[in-house]
Amino acid sequence: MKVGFIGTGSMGSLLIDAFVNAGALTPSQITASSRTFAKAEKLAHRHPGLNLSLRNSDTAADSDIVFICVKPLEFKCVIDEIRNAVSPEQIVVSITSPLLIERLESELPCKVSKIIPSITNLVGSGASLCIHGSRINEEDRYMLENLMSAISKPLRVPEAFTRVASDFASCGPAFLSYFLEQWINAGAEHTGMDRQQLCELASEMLLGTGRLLTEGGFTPAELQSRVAVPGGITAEALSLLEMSLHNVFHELIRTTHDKYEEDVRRADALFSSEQLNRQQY
Ligand SMILES: NC(=O)C1=CN([C@@H]2O[C@H](COP(=O)(O)OP(=O)(O)OC[C@H]3O[C@@H](n4cnc5c(N)ncnc54)[C@H](O)[C@@H]3O)[C@@H](O)[C@H]2O)C=CC1
Ligand SMILES: O=C(O)[C@@H]1CCC=N1
Repeated sequence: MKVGFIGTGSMGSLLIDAFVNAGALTPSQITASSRTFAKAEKLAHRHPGLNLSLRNSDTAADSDIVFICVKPLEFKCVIDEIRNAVSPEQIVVSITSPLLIERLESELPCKVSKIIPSITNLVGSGASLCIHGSRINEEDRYMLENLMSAISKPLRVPEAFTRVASDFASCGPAFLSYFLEQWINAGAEHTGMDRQQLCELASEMLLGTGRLLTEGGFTPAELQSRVAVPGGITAEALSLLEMSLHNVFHELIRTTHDKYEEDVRRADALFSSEQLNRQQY
């Protein structure tokens, strides 16, 4: 199996590192191209044998599966470059959510999936969200999800829930890290305890909490009631959080969804305006 990566920024290179480090792909199975060629060269240096190509169309033509790892508004350029290089048996995977399956299938003659990774996949952890297009068959699904299972837990989600699922799976590490950073800073400022030590404590706590939720059979509500002794310190602090943060989470979901809708509209408009021009002339 040959796998291509178009765009080797943060996520493109993370996926290549993760697949190679997990032994799921050898460097010689991979071809990469990027607008900034130096980024792809760095990857080839890290993984000797990795193939580089100057043109996205060559990356696409040489691969059974092509991961497109660019930002939503950069997608149209890439699609234009690879449209004539892919054939019906190949699979193009978008790692960004605002490009809709319907749009991708109407622009490309090949099979199409969206697979939204997470920074947690770098350490073989966290989910990857799989939304398969109508041309993907059972064998393709197995191949894609088997590949993703080397670095993550692949979960199928309906396209309509991509955003909220991605809020947790992909944006979540940033949200939780923000919460921890603020908390660590406050702890250090109030008490004088070393930030580094607090960060170590917080990280171990987060890992343990994740394991209790995934392996220990706890729900978030059960964990709270088990830790918060009635009349104790945790209960007092949980009341404060309840009062201060209650609405924040509704606002958070609204914010990510509003931005998503805007990105869907802007990415789609790039294709639609050209379609309109083609029809007019
Ligand atoms: N950062 C994250 O944790 C996650 C990001 N994503 C998605 O991944 C996508 C990429 O995000 P990042 O890697 O963080 O962005 P990034 O900006 O680090 O990487 C994008 C790369 O694409 C390259 N590029 C742009 N246009 C190109 C073209 N025409 N041909 C070849 N290469 C081109 C750029 O040079 C850049 O290196 C985004 O759409 C984002 O939604 C998805 C899940 C998680
Ligand atoms: O911030 C972003 O747009 C991407 C989508 C999921 C995680 N990062």
